[in-house]
Amino acid sequence: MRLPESFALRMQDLLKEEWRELLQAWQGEPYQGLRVNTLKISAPELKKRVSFRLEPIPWVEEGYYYPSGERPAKHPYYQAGLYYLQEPSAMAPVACLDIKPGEKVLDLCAAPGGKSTQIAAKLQGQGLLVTNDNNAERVKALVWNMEHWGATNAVVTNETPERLARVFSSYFDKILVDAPCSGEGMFRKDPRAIKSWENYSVENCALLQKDILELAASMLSPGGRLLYSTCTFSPEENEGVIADFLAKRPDFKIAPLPLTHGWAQGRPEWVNDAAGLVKEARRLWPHRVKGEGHFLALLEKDSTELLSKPLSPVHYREEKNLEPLYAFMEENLTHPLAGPFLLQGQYVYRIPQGLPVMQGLKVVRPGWFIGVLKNKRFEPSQALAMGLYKNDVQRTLSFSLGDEEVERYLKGETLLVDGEKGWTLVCLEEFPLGWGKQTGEYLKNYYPPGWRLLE
Ligand SMILES: C[S@@+](CC[C@H](N)C(=O)[O-])C[C@H]1O[C@@H](n2cnc3c(N)ncnc32)[C@H](O)[C@@H]1O
Repeated sequence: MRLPESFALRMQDLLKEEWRELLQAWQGEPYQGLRVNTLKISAPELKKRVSFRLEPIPWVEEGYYYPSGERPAKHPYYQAGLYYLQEPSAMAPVACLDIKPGEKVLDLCAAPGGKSTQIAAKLQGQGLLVTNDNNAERVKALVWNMEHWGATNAVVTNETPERLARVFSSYFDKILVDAPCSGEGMFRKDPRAIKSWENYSVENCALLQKDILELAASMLSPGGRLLYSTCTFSPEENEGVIADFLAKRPDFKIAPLPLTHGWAQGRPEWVNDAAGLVKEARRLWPHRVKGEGHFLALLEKDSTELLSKPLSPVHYREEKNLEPLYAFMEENLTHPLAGPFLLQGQYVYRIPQGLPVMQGLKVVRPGWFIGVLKNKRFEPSQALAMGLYKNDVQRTLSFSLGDEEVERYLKGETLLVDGEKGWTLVCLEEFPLGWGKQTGEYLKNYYPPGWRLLE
């Protein structure tokens, strides 16, 4: 690994004798992590079912290391959305935010969605997740990951923090700011990070981070908690941003985070934080933990601030046009989904309970995308299949791990199986993969082209 010279000199100066340890740690292979989708399966149950070795990541109950020779993205359980592949230290921020089912959570810089999938699992389908990224291209991956994960209460937006803050004043119980950063923690894992570090200055990143954090803070409800994280080491983007924020916002305090698992304290002396407040932040160093490194700071807003006027929820009208959806649910589900439903053009969504009006915002998914109205018929979406459980659907077709039909289905092939006519949920064991339509003699494949395995 050829480090940028100015980075190496700077870190050597800051870390002193520890710099050697960091260089030494970087000689090894990057650690690979997998986080279990607890919307679908418990972590111990998944561990039992896979053939490769999983070793617990100490700071995330549902996170494991897997050996570098394994390819879990090629396993059909991955297609079934049973886990997300994520760098182990990147699992720490959400673990520190202590999210409870029913809370209103914002993930402000969310694409491609690793941490949002973790938040969705913590919410267990209750409450609201607004997951946002300002980059329209990256939002596509965010949408895919949320749908693949089976999130049913997520709203995906493609907005700037300024515009979001105009709508969501003092609204969220928890906010994650996983800030865009100079990415020094990615140097080993992704050599392109070195190139992009040379193009983005640490100072510019810090200015952007300060703006984003300030706007995020205005969206937090009184008593709410905000987790600021980066995957970089520079003091300016970490302790510097937090010290600057705390100096400007006496209504916030920094909350302590665990000092276990090899996590280290923040370094006030690197940013002239005389009060030493940023000590309560945490640094995950590659020479202290099995991970690429992260910075974490947990901020808590005073509970004395007056709540701003509550946002009015989206008004739900029973839509006549939705009759095909009701007919579909009657014919194919074991119990109808509870609304509210929203029809936008042909697209039908189930919106999270109490969702506020998001006037003027670029909303890419106003909720769970459940299907399309076509010629007065309802066609279920892939996202519906991924968010349902096998016992929610009347006709199902289950394959075992190793059945060749699994791969054929995932490649988009028609399956020669007979069965009762109608929409059928195709599953791997008890986990939905997608839809098929049974004709009586064969199953027409509705696995979406963009999701299919290539030859
Ligand atoms: C570190 S990445 C987020 C990774 C993500 N949290 C995950 O776990 O998959 C930072 C993201 O911030 C986005 N971003 C950059 N500037 C932003 C801004 N002003 N507002 C919101 N998002 C921004 C980038 O597009 C990028 O996707």
